[in-house]
Amino acid sequence: MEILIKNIDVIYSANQEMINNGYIIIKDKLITEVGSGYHEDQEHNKYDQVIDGRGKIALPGLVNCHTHAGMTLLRGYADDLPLNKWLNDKIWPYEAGLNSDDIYWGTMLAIIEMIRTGTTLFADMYFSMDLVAKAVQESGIRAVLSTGLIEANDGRKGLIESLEFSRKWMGGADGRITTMLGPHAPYTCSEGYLREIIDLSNEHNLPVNIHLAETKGEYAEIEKEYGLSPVKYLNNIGLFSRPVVAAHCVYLDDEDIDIMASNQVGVVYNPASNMKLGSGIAPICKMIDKDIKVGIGSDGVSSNNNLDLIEEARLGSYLQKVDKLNPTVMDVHSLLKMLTLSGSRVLQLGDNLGIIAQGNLADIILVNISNNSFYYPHHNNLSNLFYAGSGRDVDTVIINGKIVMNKKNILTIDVEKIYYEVERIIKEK
Ligand SMILES: CSC[C@H]1O[C@@H](n2cnc3c(O)ncnc32)[C@H](O)[C@@H]1O
Ligand SMILES: [Zn+2]
Repeated sequence: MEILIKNIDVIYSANQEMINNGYIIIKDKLITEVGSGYHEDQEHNKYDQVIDGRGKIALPGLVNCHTHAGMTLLRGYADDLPLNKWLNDKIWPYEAGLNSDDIYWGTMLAIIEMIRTGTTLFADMYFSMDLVAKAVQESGIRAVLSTGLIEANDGRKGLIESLEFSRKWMGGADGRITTMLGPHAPYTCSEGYLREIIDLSNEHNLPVNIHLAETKGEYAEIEKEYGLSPVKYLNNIGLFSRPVVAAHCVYLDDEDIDIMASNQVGVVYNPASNMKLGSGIAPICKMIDKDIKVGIGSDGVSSNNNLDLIEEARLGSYLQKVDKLNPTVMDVHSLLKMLTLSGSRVLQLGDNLGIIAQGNLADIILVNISNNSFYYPHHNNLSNLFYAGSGRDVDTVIINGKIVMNKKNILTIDVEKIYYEVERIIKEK
């Protein structure tokens, strides 16, 4: 399968290097050529597909480093509550009534929304992950999947099943799926349970995905129980000897940040969820200054309430600017990097994604900047995208070298069927 995208403006690197009116050639899963100007093969019939990029910009696909896709089923179900009350009184009781079929359809709904808004890779922690993997396989999206483990619910059996899942799906869906272990949080998994997970992570070479230092309440609980901050406690038990994806990281002192910087911890900034649940403001600028890898996540849609990463990045940028009383922090270049290359690095997928460059995996999105008021005038289309536009301006999505959305039509999913099934599930609850 060979695809040519011609007449396209390419924002191809994390430094926003730009090609005007260039071309991209994709062969099978890979980008084989990126260039400027006219390509001599442009008019030849050798391509299976030719996309005219006029009026569009090409960017690397966006990376959502932390979500719970199936939680689309809980959109609007529980709003305006703090994390503890939200989880204990509303979310966990509702989730207890969800079966794997429900999670499949909820995940499909999330995938529709992600593809529509330019996400090509997402990291998911939830239940019934075999069905989540099936949704990923069918839809053509890329994902890093982990079974969320809450010790009181899942116990030993959960550990074993989660390991089986991780081993079964590592490299699955034509290489689009990788896996991690997913202890939910330090307050839902005991020290002994976490130590078992660290051992499994070592033995089976699996990274760990965890919620960390999200609220003041969590900080106080862990400090009371272990006499340490959540980060120092996890460091003491050896978690950071493993590659870790840590979501939230709101409550960190300078020592915590130094510990994270000197280990392989990737941090996920979830600004909408942190604001909506009233959790706090993560010290993202300090972490970036210390060279910690930071990506962006939406968290589940019940605390967001959508999966649009462009909106997420805008919120995250404005939150840091007002927190620091400094408008220069988190500019559009750093937002692009966090949503692409840094996201890929946080998820342990390295530099083969996140840059439109020869030899990289072909995850590319095209955004409409023509006949779209948010992009006029064209002083700076990256600024227009992040500060004026939204993920809804995405027109075309290519993942692993396959066109998954063309002119806003998702080619891999029967969208109407998903809406129907989601409505049915909610009516039956
Ligand atoms: C065990 S699967 C994942 C589990 O996490 C819950 N969840 C969703 N958002 C958050 C959050 O911000 N902090 C902690 N836990 C969260 C989700 O509902 C699932 O039960
Ligand atoms: Zn979460």
